[in-house]
Amino acid sequence: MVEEGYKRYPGRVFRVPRLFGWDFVVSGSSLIAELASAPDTVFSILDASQESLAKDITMGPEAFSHTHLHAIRSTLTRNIGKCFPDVRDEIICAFEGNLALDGDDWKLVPAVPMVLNVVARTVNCLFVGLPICRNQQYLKLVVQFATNVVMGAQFINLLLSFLRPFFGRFISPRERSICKGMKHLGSLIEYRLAQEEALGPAWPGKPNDLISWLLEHATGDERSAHTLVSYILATNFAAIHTSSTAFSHALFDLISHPSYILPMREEADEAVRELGWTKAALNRMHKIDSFFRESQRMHDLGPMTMPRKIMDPAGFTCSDGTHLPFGSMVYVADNEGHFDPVIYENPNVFDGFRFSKMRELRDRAGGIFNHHMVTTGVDHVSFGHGQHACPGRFFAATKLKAMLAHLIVNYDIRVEVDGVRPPDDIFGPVVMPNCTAKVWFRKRQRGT
Ligand code: HEM
Repeated sequence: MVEEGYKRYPGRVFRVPRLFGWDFVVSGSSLIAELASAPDTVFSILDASQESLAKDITMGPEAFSHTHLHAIRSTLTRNIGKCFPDVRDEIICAFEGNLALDGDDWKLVPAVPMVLNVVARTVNCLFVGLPICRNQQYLKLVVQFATNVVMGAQFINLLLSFLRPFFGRFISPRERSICKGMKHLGSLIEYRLAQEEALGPAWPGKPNDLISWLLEHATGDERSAHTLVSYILATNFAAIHTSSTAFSHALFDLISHPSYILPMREEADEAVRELGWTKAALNRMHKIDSFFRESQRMHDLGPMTMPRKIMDPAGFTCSDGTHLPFGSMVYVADNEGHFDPVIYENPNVFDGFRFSKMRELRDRAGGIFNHHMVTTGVDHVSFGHGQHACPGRFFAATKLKAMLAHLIVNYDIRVEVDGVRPPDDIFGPVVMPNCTAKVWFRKRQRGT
């Protein structure tokens, strides 16, 4: 329906039905730029998540607050390079543990659950550190939290709005999940708070993780174990399923186009030989970067992205003259730019090195290349665009590229059925990688 909308009304706004009303969808670069640059008083992302996810009830008012976003956008991003050796160690152990290969034999492994576990361990290595990031009960909690929030919100939104704050609490997973989270993190956070109280914010031996980075920004009531656990659950909500979806799609693209394995393996081998397993080596892996960007271009989270709610009581009139009423929900048509033949040659064909080839051309012409995996634009909205573009994308890109490089350097990979990419699972407006597909793995045979 969204595809039909942007084909019938290119560069315009159109509407699609939902259960009790309509959603608006904008298409075309100038309208997308308008939405991406408008202030929160006009288009609000927080009120949109309140509307679709009952955010304040399911995740709490602190989730995605200024403190939360600031800790991710500035401190987490600044520390990616420093924390990279730990992230890399976790990637090695997580793949080893999940694949559990025996000798040199091939093994058929359900891909999505394996990727989900590796991602959850890897992100939590940065968020809460060892040994909690390997605790299976904790991992189950943070992985299921996202599903419980989405399901809980669906039920809460069926209630009349004035009943939601009271009855929503009984449906919401929030307090139950914080209570479970406190069992894993409570005493650790209390210890950190006590150390800061006694020795100041830069106490010797202070760990470099999300708990410390949140404490750097948190003030007043935010400095409690309860609120910090809530922040950590919300960060996992934003990080785990998005990253594991992106990696699973890239893995399915790789096995269905195996000719990409060798050039990416050679690129990774060479970078690592020269620079070791470092973030600097990852920055050299242009082909892997391009492969992910192409995979995201073709397989995003769904046809509608960047949800916003109209906050101005007078509504908003777009530059094409369409009036969007106060309180309505607006989205961006994701695939329009991603499959635009004016922007991308043969947009329906997977070309894993599309962006690295563009980078080479630009380099030769002495220009500045801006089609990195983390670069957002009106024609590439996998991480959103504008002031609310995903603040975790620098970490996401680093860990996803490190995971893929590790996989192709150390393992041979093969599709289950030759030439067949596992078909996506489609749930209404949400598109997910096939959750039952299996992939063959074996230890890399030297000489390949
Ligand atoms: C491949 C992985 C990821 C994808 C595809 C992704 C995608 C997105 C998208 C599409 C948005 C909405 C942007 C908008 O509406 O303009 C977003 C927002 C956000 N993401 Fe990500 N994300 C990923 C990983 C992460 C990670 C690892 C973190 C945390 C470390 C994170 C934290 C956030 C936060 C906090 C927001 C809300 C930003 C705001 O309200 O201003 N994401 N992400």
